[in-house]
This record gives sequence, C-alpha cells and structure tokens, in this order.
Amino acid sequence: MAGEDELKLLGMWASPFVLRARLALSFKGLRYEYVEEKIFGNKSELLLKSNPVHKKVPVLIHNGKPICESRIIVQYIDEVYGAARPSLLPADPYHRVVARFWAAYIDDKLFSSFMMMIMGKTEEEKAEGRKQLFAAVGTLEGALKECSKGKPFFGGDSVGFVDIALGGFVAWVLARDRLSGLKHFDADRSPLLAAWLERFSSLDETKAVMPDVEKLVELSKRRQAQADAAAAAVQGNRSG
Ligand SMILES: N[C@@H](CCC(=O)N[C@@H](CS)C(=O)NCC(=O)O)C(=O)O
Repeated sequence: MAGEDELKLLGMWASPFVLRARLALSFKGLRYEYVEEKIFGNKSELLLKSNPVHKKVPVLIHNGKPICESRIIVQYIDEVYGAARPSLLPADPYHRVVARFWAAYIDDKLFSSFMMMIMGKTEEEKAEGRKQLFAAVGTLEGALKECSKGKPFFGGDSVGFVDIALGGFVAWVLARDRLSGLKHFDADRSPLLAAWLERFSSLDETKAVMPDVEKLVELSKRRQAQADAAAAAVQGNRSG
C-alpha cells in the first residue's frame, strides 16, 4: 500500500457483506482501520454521510472517499491494489464477466433463498427457501466446476472474486449447519463446494477475519425467535 494511503472500513461483525470487504483486504495483505457500526441502532454520522443512498455497511473509505456495496468494494480493492498479491479478477474480459455473473448470482439466488429459509413468515415459506437454497447450491457446484477447471478455487490456483463473494457467507453457512444439523454444502450432493468450504476456511487470510461461528449461532437463534414471534403475531391478527 502506498505510504500515505488511509483505509477505513465501516462494518458490523456479523455481516456477510462486510466480511467480503475484510476478506479482500486480508488477501491483499492491506492494513486498515475497522469501525464497528450499530446498524440496528443509531447509525453514525460518518455512515449516513458516506452511504446516503443505502445507509448500509460495508463502506470503505479510501483517503476520505467512500466506496459502497460489497462487490464494488472488492473490485475497487483489486483495481487499486492490483500489484499486491494475485489479482482477484481474471485478466481475460470474458472470464471477468463470468466471475461477475456468478458473484451476482450468489446475492440474487443464494443469499435471497438463505434469508427466506431463515426469516420466512410461514413454515411453507421457510421450506420453499430451503428448496431454493439447495437448488442454488447445485447450480453453484456447476459454476465451481466450470470456473476452477479442476483447480482449488473459483479463481483457479488462488482465491478470486467469486471465492470472496461466496466466502462472505462461509461463517453463516457453518452457523446454520450447526443449528439445523444439515450440511448446506454436503459432500454427497455438492462435493466440490464441500471441499472448497474446507479449503477456504483453513486459509490464514480467511481465519484472520472470520467471525466467531458460536456467536453467529447465538445471534441466529435470537433473530429466529424474533422472526417467529412476528410471524405468530401476523397469524394471530389474521385469525382474530
Ligand atoms: N448489497 C449490499 C448489502 C449490504 C447490507 O445489507 N448490509 C446490512 C448488514 S448485513 C446493513 O447494513 N443493514 C442495515 C440496514 O438495513 O439498515 C452490499 O453488498 O454491500
């Protein structure tokens, strides 16, 4: 990193999107100031000023300039610090758009079905979320085969953009595995992703920023209880 560069990350410890930014910074070997935000309480002036459109974390502030949205932040880090460590995005424009396509798929399909499975208002909705999640995992298994071409990561020999996009969810996948007793990246149904999960989780750069899975399990239980109570109240209002 250039001597006078100042990097500050506004985050929240449990956020998978923040974890993406932390992973990218970690894989590039960059130092930065981390600021924990109270996103469900009073958001800081700095966050509101830095991300007035979405008011969400992560926000990366580079020499006073804010960059918002996790996938954009990861690509920015890769462009600015391209010389430090291997590039996250492939050099070939077609391979680059393929990587961007799968990173978007992770948000549009994997994350949305994951949320439906956890926060669904009815048992039917949760079951539908689970079904869609397993379908999305199946599709990603094919994407890993296509992108890695037999190498360890979506990025090939080294971690790339899609690895980071999916890596943001690793701690949550492990926490939900623990809560449900299910393996979301199951070695029988998705052997490549199961092996990827082991490999990615064991890297030093990942371990350095990975949130505590036990703490996520506790947070997940609390959120589940709140979602269930809200769903029960809606049900009560309908029948009352
Ligand atoms: N699309 C955004 C999603 C970011 C996001 O949803 N952040 C959540 C934390 S996980 C947040 O800041 N929520 C606060 C709010 O919704 O007000 C990204 O990729 O960065």
